[in-house]
Amino acid sequence: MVRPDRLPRAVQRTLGRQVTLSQPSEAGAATLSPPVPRLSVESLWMTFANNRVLRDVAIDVRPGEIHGLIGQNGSGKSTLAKVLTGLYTPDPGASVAVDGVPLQLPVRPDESRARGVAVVHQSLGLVDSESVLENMRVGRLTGSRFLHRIDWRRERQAATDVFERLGRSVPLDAKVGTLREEERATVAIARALQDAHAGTGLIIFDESTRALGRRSLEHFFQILDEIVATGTAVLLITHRLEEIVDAADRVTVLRDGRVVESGREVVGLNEADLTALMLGRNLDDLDRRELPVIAADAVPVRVEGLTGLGVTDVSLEVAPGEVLGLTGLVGSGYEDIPYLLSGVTPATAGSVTLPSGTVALKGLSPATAIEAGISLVPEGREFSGLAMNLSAAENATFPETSRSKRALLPIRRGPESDRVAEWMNRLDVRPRAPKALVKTFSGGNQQKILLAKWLATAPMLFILHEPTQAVDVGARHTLVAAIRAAARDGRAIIVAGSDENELALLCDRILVFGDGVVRQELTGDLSPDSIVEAIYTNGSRSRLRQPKL
Ligand SMILES: Nc1ncnc2c1ncn2[C@@H]1O[C@H](COP(=O)(O)OP(=O)(O)OP(=O)(O)O)[C@@H](O)[C@H]1O
Repeated sequence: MVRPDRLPRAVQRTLGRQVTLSQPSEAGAATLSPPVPRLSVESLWMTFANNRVLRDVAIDVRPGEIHGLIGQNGSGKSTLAKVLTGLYTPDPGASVAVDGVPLQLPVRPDESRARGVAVVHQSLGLVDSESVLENMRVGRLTGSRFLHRIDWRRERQAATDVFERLGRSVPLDAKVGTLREEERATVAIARALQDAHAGTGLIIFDESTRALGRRSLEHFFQILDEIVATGTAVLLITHRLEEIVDAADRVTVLRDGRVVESGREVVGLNEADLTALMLGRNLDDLDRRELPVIAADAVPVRVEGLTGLGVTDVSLEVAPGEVLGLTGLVGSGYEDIPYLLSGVTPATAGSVTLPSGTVALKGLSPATAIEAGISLVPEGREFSGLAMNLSAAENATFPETSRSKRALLPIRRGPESDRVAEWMNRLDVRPRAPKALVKTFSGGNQQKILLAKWLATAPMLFILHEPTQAVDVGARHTLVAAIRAAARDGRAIIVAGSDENELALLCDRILVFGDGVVRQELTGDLSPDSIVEAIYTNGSRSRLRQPKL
């Protein structure tokens, strides 16, 4: 029998409504039977062809809690979310119940939604060619009773209300494909919020926070707090372990498809503890960022007078061997620079000078940029970085085989696949299956393939946008080491990012943007706190969720 004051804070919050009080005991204290879980999964196995991905998984998520689900890339987290929403059919014998009511398996998406299960999948599940409003309201449109027409005024209001609750404004008529990654994430999160049933069911967030900047993240957790206060539960899948430590009540850990830690109370755990639970070992400290190795006679890559969407007259230098960070608030311009420098977004003025010569940025095409030695690893791998229906090998060698001069030569498959195998090894891509289609790899492993694809081009100027988004803590080590090794090999590297932890690990120097221009240069001690402070001018990182007792 559990005493009420010993219950986790999430259950305490929902006492009275969720917990059945039985007859007073002799001591006069109320006794409790545990609340019916919002979600209860048992004996869940999942096999793709011969690949067993989930093994006897069980999880229960209690009313009013934020339940973290963590595990290395490929450990099965997204697969579990997809089984729960009917995208995948589990092996026979599993049971899934929401609020005590068993769901038929495979789960029918409409039934799961009717039972109050809302989800934001890792790929966000948005239709790029449709507007924000259509994406928000698809499948939820209501007709006017008399005219049998969709009442768009009401639909707009419903969508606006949810964005207001999120503290964000996203243009309702914009095509989703034109939005930045943070706005796309906001649309997907808003859509799930409008589906949630206050006081019942649960919302699953699968890596939904990966594109959110710090302020949006803090706001996101305030909203989660409001949601769980009603008794609705949240299953939070994330690689940002800070989110688990700060905000989750309990955590379940998957390793190679098995639950190795089930519903562990988070109080008292730190990020190192969670890392050890995930990996089954402690992670060696990432070597303190060594000083950049810049040859005395190294000629820096020089960008001059760059002007275009989001930035005005920006000049900067980055030396071979150096990693330069670019950051700022969303919309400050730093996130436009990768695309302007690589010809993806047209610049109106400016030039970049590389050892091979000066290239005008106005009219630069992506092919000319690659030819000149400029490579870009874009954000949002599903949309701009990888061809999901090609194999890992085809993706990884595409930039090489598509270079105009080489395109005239026959493609030599032997050396090509050796090089791919080598890169997959170096970046620890799992499974080591060059011929498998990219869409069958887990999110973090797709990120590694994307990096391998561009590292293989040995660029002079290597530009990365949010390179470690959605990778696990171990993979982040691998990617950071690979990027720093590319710098040691003499590449000039620019990393545009909003994650202060990533920037602190990777960069030798950081430029902070505001209103399309460089506002501040950070050198020396690049701690995450100093970076956040510079971005928000005297801002600081507050806890994502205040502990409640
Ligand atoms: N459609 C599919 N066909 C074949 N294998 C798949 C498919 N979807 C996932 N897998 C495999 O299932 C395993 C688990 O993948 P899953 O996406 O669930 O991992 P994850 O824990 O969410 O990883 P990440 O943190 O990288 O997103 C991986 O080995 C992946 O390659």
